[in-house]
Amino acid sequence: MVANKLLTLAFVKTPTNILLGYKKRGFGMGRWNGFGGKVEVGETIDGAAKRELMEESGLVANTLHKIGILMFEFVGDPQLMEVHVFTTNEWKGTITESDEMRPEWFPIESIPYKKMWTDDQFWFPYMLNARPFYGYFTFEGMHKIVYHRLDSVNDLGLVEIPQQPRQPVI
Ligand SMILES: Nc1[nH]c(=O)nc2c1ncn2[C@H]1C[C@H](O)[C@@H](COP(=O)(O)OP(=O)(O)OP(=O)(O)O)O1
Repeated sequence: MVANKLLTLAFVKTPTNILLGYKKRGFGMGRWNGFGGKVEVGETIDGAAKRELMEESGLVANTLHKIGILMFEFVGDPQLMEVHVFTTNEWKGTITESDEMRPEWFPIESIPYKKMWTDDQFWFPYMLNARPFYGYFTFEGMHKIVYHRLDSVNDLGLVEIPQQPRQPVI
């Protein structure tokens, strides 16, 4: 059994707009997404979320609210991605493009779902409405979802996080 790959994903939003970043390189390149990355050894998940947000957008979150947990399985890969999703509506600093991300504000009515990860259109409504959620998505390749479940949860601390893919890896 392989340990999950632990990642963060943070969204800065106002009642009408959301800040997304265009991923210029690495995993998810060419897609709009929130800001995030790997949790480093010795870091808390919240600490990693704040650091990644700052590194990729230039913004410092006063507080981050955990709003969701997403699991991603890629058919044939024994390692699950465990992504902790946060939002903030209180931040300071100046939006700054980084090597990895080009930030841009989008009105909530025109989020560019066609240029984002395919799973986002499922769980964004929960995130945008501040409804805590847990999701599990199985991808075949980088676009096609072959299984998914998405639940509203009362307490994210009680979510049982799977440690291995649903599909046996042959
Ligand atoms: N299916 C998916 N839907 C989504 O919305 N975000 C996803 C996703 N799969 C991964 N992510 C997010 C989680 C995380 O914020 C980011 C990937 O992390 P990283 O930026 O660390 O990856 P990289 O391979 O670019 O790493 P570095 O080279 O270390 O920067 O993409």
